[in-house]
Amino acid sequence: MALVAGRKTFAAGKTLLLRAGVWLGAEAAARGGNGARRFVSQRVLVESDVTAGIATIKFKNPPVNSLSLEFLTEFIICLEKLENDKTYRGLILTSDCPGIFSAGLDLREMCGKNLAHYAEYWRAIQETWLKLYLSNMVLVAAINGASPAGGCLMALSSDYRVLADNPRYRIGLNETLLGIVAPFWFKDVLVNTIGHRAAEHALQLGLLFQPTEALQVGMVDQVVPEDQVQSTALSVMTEWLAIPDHARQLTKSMMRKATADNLIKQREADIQNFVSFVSRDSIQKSLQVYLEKLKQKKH
Ligand SMILES: CCCCC/C=C\C/C=C\C/C=C/C(=O)SCCNC(=O)CCNC(=O)[C@H](O)C(C)(C)COP(=O)(O)OP(=O)(O)OC[C@H]1O[C@@H](n2cnc3c(N)ncnc32)[C@H](O)[C@@H]1OP(=O)(O)O
Repeated sequence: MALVAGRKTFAAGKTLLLRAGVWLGAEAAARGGNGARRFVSQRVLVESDVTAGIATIKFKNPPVNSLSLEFLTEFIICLEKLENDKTYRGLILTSDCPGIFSAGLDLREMCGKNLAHYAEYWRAIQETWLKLYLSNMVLVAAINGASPAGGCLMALSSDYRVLADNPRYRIGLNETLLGIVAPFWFKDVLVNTIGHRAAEHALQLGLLFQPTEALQVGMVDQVVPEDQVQSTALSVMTEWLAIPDHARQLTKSMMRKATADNLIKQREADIQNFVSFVSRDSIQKSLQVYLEKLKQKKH
């Protein structure tokens, strides 16, 4: 299996170092006779059905699929590979960690680090979102676990969301509960999905919705028994793939471009905002207290 280390070029001419060993070459991955392929990387599993043109990305960053810089680096590379390979028209996002879709941003990347690290981290978060939100592929989120904050954003950036019917799997932008503020583009995506009034309510209170509430407010499109999440995602995907690509892609772009452009035109300012916000003593303290509470929950 090939081991590749290199540099990943991000927008605005910036680079993010691809840490040695994070990407184990897809080219060397198993290729079945039935059109199934499996890419192997450490934190992101990619399974694909070449005949159907559908790939599935499974987040595999235990214990909670937090969006660490290493995870994001691998994820962006996988997305790019799939996006550039015209075999794939549809992508299902799901989790390999039982009970957790994604715990959102990795709080350890936002605590006790230097300013350059915060900037690098935020650029990777922006890049991930832009790639997801503007993907030419049909994206279906098969949400098989809890999905707070950044995890919710990943789901909201898909074209369709199927959530497992388990009251423990709550989804929403809960940033205010951590004493932080959802960035404007998180807010924009939420407004686009559930409307202004519901988004204002949810954002101010940091609401995490149980499946039936999430369905009611329009945050997800379907709630199904846990063992039917993947099969439902697949049948939704088949429906969406029946639409001619060019027409669907242009329509998607027409609906999403303004929201994405809003970030693209002020990426650097957004990074500076994040860096100065997160490095404040008061914010560092809030994040540390929150992390400590998470740790103590077990004892
Ligand atoms: C005005 C200018 C504004 C500019 C913008 C500025 C700032 C905003 C920036 C960003 C927006 C932020 C977005 C985010 O995504 S913040 C992250 C929010 N996430 C959460 O609140 C989730 C927290 N986690 C949980 O609720 C639970 O862990 C869970 C996901 C429901 C799972 O519960 P479970 O009981 O299964 O696991 P544990 O709680 O025991 O956790 C296991 C282990 O993981 C650690 N952990 C959990 N979540 C995170 C995380 N997000 N980052 C890092 N680590 C996490 C937890 O501490 C445990 O660790 P341990 O060492 O004790 O094993």
